[in-house]
Formats: sequence, structure tokens, C-alpha cells
Amino acid sequence: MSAHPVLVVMGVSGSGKSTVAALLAGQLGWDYLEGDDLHPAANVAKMSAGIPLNDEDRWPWLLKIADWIGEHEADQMPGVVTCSALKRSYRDRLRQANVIFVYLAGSKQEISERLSARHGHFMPPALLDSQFEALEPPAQDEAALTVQISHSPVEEAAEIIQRLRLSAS
Ligand SMILES: Nc1ncnc2c1ncn2[C@@H]1O[C@H](COP(=O)(O)OP(=O)(O)OP(=O)(O)O)[C@@H](O)[C@H]1O
Ligand SMILES: O=C(O)[C@H](O)[C@@H](O)[C@H](O)[C@H](O)CO
Repeated sequence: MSAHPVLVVMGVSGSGKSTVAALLAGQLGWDYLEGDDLHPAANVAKMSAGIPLNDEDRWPWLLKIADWIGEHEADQMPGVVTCSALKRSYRDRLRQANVIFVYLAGSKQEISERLSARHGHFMPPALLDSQFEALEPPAQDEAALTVQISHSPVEEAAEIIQRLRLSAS
């Protein structure tokens, strides 16, 4: 593994990307980007209205995330970014740089319960079905690190650091 990877914490809405990625970035002392912050207002409005994004909506957003990753690679700065990265084609684009995908895997039931308990977020729980429909879990050859989400966020972050042999700063 490169000394300066960017971890892409991926998975459906509510899988815990923001929670786990923030912990990881804090513990590693690496730059952090909340990928949702790069969505154009139109995408946020669409999701808020309960309409799933399509490829056309997602590509400009994915390219902004790819830019952030590319800048970090050029500067030899490691980082952590959240990005649903639901489809293989999206991940193949992000993989043009030196990234490691960390896939937060859980059942629809488990994630649905978490989303129902989450407040103050634009993403309605009703969009979870569409997230699972779009999801193409990383295939074997993608070498993603798959983490089951049934543990606490702190345990998940510790597992990721240990399995990737990273060191907390
Ligand atoms: N391991 C966990 N155990 C219990 N609850 C968790 C865990 N991880 C996250 N949560 C809770 O589940 C909810 C969803 O987590 P979070 O917002 O981090 O997901 P997300 O994948 O970033 O979602 P989105 O893509 O919609 O922004 C939050 O309320 C969070 O506090
Ligand atoms: O690809 C997508 O459909 C979107 O990125 C969503 O996953 C949202 O960004 C996120 O889940 C909302 O919080």
C-alpha cells in the first residue's frame, strides 16, 4: 500500500460512512472530506424530495470527489472521504488515483432502523430501497475492505485501522 492512500468510505445511506470516516480521520490525523458536502444543491433538493439520484446527477459530484482525491495524491497527503460509490463504474473512476475502498456492509433492516432514528438529515429513510437497488457491492477483484456494521463506530474504526495496518497518530 502507498504511504499516502485516500480511504473512500462507501456504502448506502445510513451505513455509517460519516460517523466512521470522521473517527478514522481523527485517529489517523488525516484530512477529511464529507462527500455529501460536494453535492450540488439540485441533488440535495432531489433527495430531500424523496427522488433517488440517477447517473447523470451523480457524475459531476463523483468527479468533484475524484478531484479532491487527485489533489491529495499529487500533494502526497493521505485522506479520508465519504462517498456512497454505489456502482462499480463509479468506483472504477475513483480508482484512477491511489484509493482504498472501505465498504460498510449491513442489512436493509439494520440500516433502516438507524435511519429512522436519525434526525436533521436531508436524506429520507424512504430512499433506502433505491439505494440498495443501485448498490453493486464491491467484487472480489476490487480488493475493497468490507466491514460489517453491527459493531460500534469506535470498534469499526479500530478494525479498519488494524486490518489496513495503519497507525493512529
Ligand atoms: N456502528 C454504529 N452503530 C450504531 N449506530 C450507528 C453506527 N454507525 C452510525 N450509526 C448511526 O446511524 C446513523 C447513520 O450514520 P451516518 O449518518 O454516519 O451514515 P451515512 O452512511 O454517512 O449516511 P448518509 O450517506 O445518508 O449521510 C446515524 O444516526 C449514526 O449515529
Ligand atoms: O449516491 C447517492 O445516491 C447519494 O450519494 C446518496 O448516497 C447520498 O449522498 C447520501 O446517502 C445522503 O446522505
